[in-house]
Amino acid sequence: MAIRKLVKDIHSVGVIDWDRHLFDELIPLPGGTSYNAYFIEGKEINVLIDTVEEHYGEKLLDNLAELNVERIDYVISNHSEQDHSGAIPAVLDSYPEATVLTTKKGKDMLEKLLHLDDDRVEVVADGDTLSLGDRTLRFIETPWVHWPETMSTYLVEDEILFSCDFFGSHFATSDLFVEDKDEVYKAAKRYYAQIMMPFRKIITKNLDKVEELELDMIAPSHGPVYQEPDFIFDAYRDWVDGPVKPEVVVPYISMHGSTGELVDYFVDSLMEKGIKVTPFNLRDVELGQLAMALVDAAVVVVGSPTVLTAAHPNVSYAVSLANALNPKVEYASIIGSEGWGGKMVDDIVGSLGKLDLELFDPVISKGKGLEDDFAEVDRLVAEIEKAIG
Ligand SMILES: Cc1cc2nc3c(=O)[nH]c(=O)nc-3n(C[C@H](O)[C@H](O)[C@H](O)COP(=O)(O)O)c2cc1C
Repeated sequence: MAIRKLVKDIHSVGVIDWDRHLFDELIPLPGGTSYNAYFIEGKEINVLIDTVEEHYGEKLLDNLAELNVERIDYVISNHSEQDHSGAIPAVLDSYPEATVLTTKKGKDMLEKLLHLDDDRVEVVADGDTLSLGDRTLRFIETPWVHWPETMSTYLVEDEILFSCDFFGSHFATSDLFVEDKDEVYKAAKRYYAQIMMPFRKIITKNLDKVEELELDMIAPSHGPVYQEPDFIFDAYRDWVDGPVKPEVVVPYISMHGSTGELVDYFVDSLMEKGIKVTPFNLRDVELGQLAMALVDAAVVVVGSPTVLTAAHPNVSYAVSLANALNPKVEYASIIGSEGWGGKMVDDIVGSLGKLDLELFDPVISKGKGLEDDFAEVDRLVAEIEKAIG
């Protein structure tokens, strides 16, 4: 059982998934995760805020039974994604009086994804309120964190924001509240990098909207609850809107060592200049680390040999991921090697098309790098130093 009390009559009743290490069959979760659901016992109305993955539905129902919950009037669905909505059908079966409240888009999505009956789902609009008798919930549309239908639910009297994925962290912990700030900061940054960063422009607007609220706590749907909302607000402001940092990220791979030699020289040269640089060998890197580094970096330099006229497949994958994640990065270049020719550079530049980048001339050797190639790396280092040093 993972029932934990936030404040009087409000309990966290979700499930901690200690063993989950991959999300969407794509995103590594080294610290596991949790699917947080919150039960509020009002004087007149009881609500459940979000649920859990479908296969954890029984655990959620057990938690509710353990709390002696006999009636749920409303299930509030802040986000239709299955890790939060998957157990809604099981809850509706067990609590036949319950109605789901969600946004207009949320209703449409829940009906499509979970085949919920139309008459079990009601729509709430931005600013609508629901009185629980002694407490009031206000629904706040916060779209695109990280799907189009998302909202947050604000408990007015207790000043708690139930933000679902917004401000979340994939972090399995028995701590209900943030205890180890460093750990949570890293987990929340990883979560932001992988899930939220593609939407950072609209996240700015959502931050403005929820920052106007009086807040005592933020209770997300993954990871621990924030008792110091400014801790995560400040982090989000920095990640979303803050200036890029003078850091260089170098995702690279090398089959026969030629690109590797140039990249090593490049990394050492930047270090000699006192510029922070992080190489990521794409042979076996955990891509979440790369995503996190891209949150702050001003420069990305991609290293690749030419393979079958294009970039190495691992590079193509990492570069298209970086492009989709939409980091703030401002400058880019390529270091690579080829045997006879191809379109590796065009391939990489094309894959970064979404980003608003200034490109420094690439450095491409024929086979193993020669003196001239290393001189070209010096030129690239000087350009980077001039831009960010
Ligand atoms: C499977 C394979 C495919 C390759 N295809 C190309 C190619 O299309 N065009 C080219 O110029 N070189 C091609 N090469 C040669 C490499 O790009 C070249 O050896 C380069 O120097 C390797 O860089 P590295 O030492 O960093 O792996 C290919 C090499 C391999 C192993």
